[in-house]
Amino acid sequence: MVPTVKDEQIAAEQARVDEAYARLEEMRAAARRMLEEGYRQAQAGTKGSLVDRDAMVHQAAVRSRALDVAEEGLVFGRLDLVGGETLYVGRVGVRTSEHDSLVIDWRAPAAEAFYRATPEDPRGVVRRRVLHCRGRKVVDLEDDLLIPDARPDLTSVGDGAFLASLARSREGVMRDIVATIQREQDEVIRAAADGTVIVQGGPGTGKTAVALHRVAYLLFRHRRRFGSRGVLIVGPNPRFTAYIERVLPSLGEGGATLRSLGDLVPGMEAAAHDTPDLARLKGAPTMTRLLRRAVQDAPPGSPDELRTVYRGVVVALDRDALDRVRREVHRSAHGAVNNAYPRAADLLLAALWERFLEVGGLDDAPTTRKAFTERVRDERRFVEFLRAWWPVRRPADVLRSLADEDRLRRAAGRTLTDRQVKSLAESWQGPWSYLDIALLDEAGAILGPRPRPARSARKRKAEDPFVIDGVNVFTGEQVETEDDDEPTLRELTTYVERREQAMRRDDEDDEDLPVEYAHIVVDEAQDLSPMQWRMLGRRGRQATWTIVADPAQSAWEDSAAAGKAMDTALGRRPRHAFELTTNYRNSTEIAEVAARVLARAVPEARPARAVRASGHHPLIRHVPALDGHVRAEAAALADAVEGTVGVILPVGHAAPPLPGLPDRVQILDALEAKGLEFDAALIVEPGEIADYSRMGLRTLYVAVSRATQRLTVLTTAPAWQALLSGTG
Ligand SMILES: Nc1ncnc2c1ncn2[C@@H]1O[C@H](COP(=O)(O)OP(=O)(O)OP(=O)(O)O)[C@@H](O)[C@H]1O
Repeated sequence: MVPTVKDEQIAAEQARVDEAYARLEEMRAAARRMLEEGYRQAQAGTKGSLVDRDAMVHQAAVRSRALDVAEEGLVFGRLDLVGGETLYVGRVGVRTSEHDSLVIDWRAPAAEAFYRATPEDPRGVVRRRVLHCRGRKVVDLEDDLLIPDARPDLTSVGDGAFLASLARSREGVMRDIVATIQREQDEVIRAAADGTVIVQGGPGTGKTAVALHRVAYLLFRHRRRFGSRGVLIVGPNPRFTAYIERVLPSLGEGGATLRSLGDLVPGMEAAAHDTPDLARLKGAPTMTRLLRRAVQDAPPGSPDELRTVYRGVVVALDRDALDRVRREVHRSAHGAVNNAYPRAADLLLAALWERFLEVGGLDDAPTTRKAFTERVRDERRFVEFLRAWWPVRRPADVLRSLADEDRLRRAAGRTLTDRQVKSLAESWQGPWSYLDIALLDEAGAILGPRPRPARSARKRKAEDPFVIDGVNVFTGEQVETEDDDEPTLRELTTYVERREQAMRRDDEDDEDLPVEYAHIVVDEAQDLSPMQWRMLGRRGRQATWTIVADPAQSAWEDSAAAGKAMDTALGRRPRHAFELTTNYRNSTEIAEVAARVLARAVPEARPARAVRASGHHPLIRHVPALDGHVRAEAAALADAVEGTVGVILPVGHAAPPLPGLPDRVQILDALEAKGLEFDAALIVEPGEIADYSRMGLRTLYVAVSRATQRLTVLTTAPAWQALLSGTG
């Protein structure tokens, strides 16, 4: 067969790609040698060079990791410029041994034109070429001529591979999009790092993908500021975080912290969803006051009389007197309740002294306040009273205490009806819900850190990561270490390892205080309650933010309260708003059905523009009863697509048995489907999804916009069939 122009072009690109891989191998070998050398020096244990060596090992480790991920799709783009220059764009920067550039990192300034150039604004780019590789082999090319006549020597090949890449089947985890980032998306990814970026857009416009690529960009361009635990990414639930967890590592960035709203607070995990009524209550900003009052109430089991005998005189404080003291301690204890026991002791002693004077103690035997205080303070009876009356409390103790209706009523004042008190109290007897996590965090902020014995200065010094074998490698100072510390210190050979160890120790120490981040990404932000915004705000007091939201998919109805809480969390930094307008997920046929739901849910909203027709029309079926239809339709979809199938049920709907279907068929409810994507989706009973809450229509909009290729809807209500198929 005679080679086509495209074959020739592919062969030419292959030569260049081979060269890049060969060089990548050399760079990897060098990084490996550096790591080995660092470890060798560690074994030799020459103290003077420890810091150099540590820096070397750290750099080599980071480099090595970045080079490893570049194995897949190392080079994916080429730019031919007006002046005759050629640039290759890839996952990492690759230079020749003479330091000439072979491939530039996609995040480098010079790569921007790859994503931004258009025929209207070509930025000196004559031809943009996307290289499709399988492993190390170039299999296809796709060209865009931006200035058609500028370079007659350049040929142009390709036939819409970009759209083809959108139609490929999904394996259940999100992938990176470095090779095909679009201009409007690139503007978000490379937006200034100084302030807050707010990205809006319909389902499938790449909001999540863009936010993750922005993190990779920020880490690349501002590593000192955002590196080492500086970035937090928050998604709605663990299913979602599992879905996106591979994207950043595949971009060579493993350093960001990924959490869901259900597991953001260490030691707590959400295991339940609240009903819409409960969610409305638990998410509202009034919960802040309620929790403050709950903390200020006497803890369960707290004694209501303090009695002591001094010089034969009985001195006692009754319930009212004790409550007055408690209120007084709380007046200054906000945010440090758990550490306010010394103040509680002082005020109790002062109240006892006054009582002593009142009951005529002075007439009996002259005494001074100082002597009185010193005696009573050290009495076992007093110490035990204090421990029970002002105990150290954990956030969970506070919330569990509100499972008692009387306590809850006292804390709520007039803000809750009797029915609301009953249902809240009942819910706090059970497992924690997603919204409870934010309440636990709020309670934690009111309680403040728990008191802990101060570590000795000697021990602190020994835990310094720069202390090794009892010597501070910076100052040369000898530091005595305690025996039991030595083995761990000896085992740690690099700065990185010792730093990590020290950080773990800090984490354990400060588990009552939220970790703060330099940048926070909030995905599906339209669903956050005010209390959840407060929880995030505590983690980003100095942070810049990337907020990703689609109001039309919101499950949180009080958007005004949420907006206010968001404003407080984000602070006064400058904001940059972006809108993404192209739907890369849904086929045009599926997007049409989604648009019908959107027209109902949010009549004023405009749907994003879908770009890919599949030729497959959604199947909207009315059946008299669901019976075996769910299994049959799920099986048909599994036959029709290679990848994932989502069976999306109304919340609380019993999961039908789906015997004999492959693992790639997953069952989930409409709220869990948020942010996810499937090759095919089967929506069961759209009417029930829509009726679930006041925001039910928006949840249905989420459900019908999950599929890339095929959509089937099963309903027992003829009206819903008519509505979704556009005949009603
Ligand atoms: N430029 C692109 N090139 C290739 N694929 C893309 C591009 N942009 C987005 N996609 C793909 O489109 C799909 C939808 O992206 P993503 O999940 O980020 O959208 P979203 O706006 O967050 O959607 P939702 O609002 O439903 O959560 C993903 O599979 C993503 O990889």
